[in-house]
Amino acid sequence: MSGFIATSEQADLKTKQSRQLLRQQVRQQRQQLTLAQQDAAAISLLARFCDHKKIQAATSIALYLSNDGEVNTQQLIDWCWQQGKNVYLPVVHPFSAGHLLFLHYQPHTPLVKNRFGIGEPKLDVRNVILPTQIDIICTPLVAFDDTGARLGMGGGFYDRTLQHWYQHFQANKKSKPYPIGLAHDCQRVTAIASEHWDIPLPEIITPSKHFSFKLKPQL
Ligand SMILES: Nc1nc2c(c(=O)[nH]1)N(C=O)[C@@H](CNc1ccc(C(=O)N[C@@H](CCC(=O)O)C(=O)O)cc1)CN2
Ligand SMILES: Nc1ncnc2c1ncn2[C@@H]1O[C@H](COP(=O)(O)OP(=O)(O)OP(=O)(O)O)[C@@H](O)[C@H]1O
Repeated sequence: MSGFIATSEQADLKTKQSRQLLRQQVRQQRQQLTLAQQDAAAISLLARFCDHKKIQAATSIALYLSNDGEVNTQQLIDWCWQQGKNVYLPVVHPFSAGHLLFLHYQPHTPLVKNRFGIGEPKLDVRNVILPTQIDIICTPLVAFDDTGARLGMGGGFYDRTLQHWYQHFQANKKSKPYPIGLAHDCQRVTAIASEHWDIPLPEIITPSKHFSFKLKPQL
């Protein structure tokens, strides 16, 4: 019995370590992209984003303000505003650890930096929306693989946000918000050691490709 516990604990530790190493490596790669590479990536991503049928049909879309070498989302936000769509940004919850709030983001919305140094709308309860009222949530990510597995910054924020969607999806029911990952091509890896709480993504857009994944039901 104790042997089994030791083995499973070792496996858990191995998974944790391999995720942490992958996180470090991919973050470093995207941070090292040149300004010219970043600009080209943002332009190509915009073209794919505007061309996406679900995004065209959406009236409310959550994006995020880019950080840490992530592909720049500002042009996507500007395009959504031009199209008359409602844009929402994540705000780190002030007291519910690991949770996000989503706030309406307009050109005049005051921004502040959160504890990670990422810009977010100043908390104002009048601007809060429930995730289930958002058509599409574009998620940041650190790494993804060819099964749609997503590795984030390590806070579990989006895994918690997308739990509701995934439960409905697994029961063959459509629900909101529909997640679409955004990433640089260099963030694609061979495989991610998944944890049981990880929510896979049905689609990921990179500057050079639109990935659609066949997610396996896990129930
Ligand atoms: N642009 C953007 N916004 C986002 C996310 C994201 O991945 N990208 N998030 C996605 O979830 C949430 C924030 N999650 C984050 C989690 C960890 C770190 C981070 O830098 N961690 C440091 C440790 C810092 C600390 O603990 O104080 C590190 O790993 O070096 C940043 C953001 C919400 N907003
Ligand atoms: N649905 C959940 N319920 C409770 N805890 C969760 C849930 N999802 C993730 N966690 C916890 O959050 C922590 C971080 O998870 P993980 O390393 O997978 O984050 P991530 O996917 O990299 O980050 P993010 O989703 O914020 O980009 C883990 O310790 C995990 O226990």
